[in-house]
Amino acid sequence: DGAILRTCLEYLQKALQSKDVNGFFAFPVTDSIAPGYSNIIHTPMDFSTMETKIEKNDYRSVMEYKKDFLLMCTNAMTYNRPETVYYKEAKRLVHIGVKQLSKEKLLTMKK
Ligand SMILES: NC(=O)c1ccc2nc(N)sc2c1
Repeated sequence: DGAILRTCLEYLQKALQSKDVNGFFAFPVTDSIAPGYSNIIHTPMDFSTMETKIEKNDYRSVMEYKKDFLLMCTNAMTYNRPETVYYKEAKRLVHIGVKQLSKEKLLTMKK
């Protein structure tokens, strides 16, 4: 009934979003704060969208959730220049996320 997966994803989302201390990834990026964003990024993703997908049971696995998480981070590393805080935080989130969502780590959690 998806309740177990949903609980897992809510736990992972909380752990990952807590690392986004500046809230750069909390909500969809608008063209007003990021000029030309929608011309450069064609598949936007952010934590609030992921939260909605969790609640709607849109994710069928943790790996599907991880895909959206990495999309969110890579979007930021595509649009923003490497010297920006946005790029730097995205890069940091990728490392945290990959570790947090690694198969090994998830297996240890399952036991
Ligand atoms: N997630 C992002 O790529 C992002 C977030 C916030 C933000 N604010 C700006 N002035 S550019 C920008 C980019």
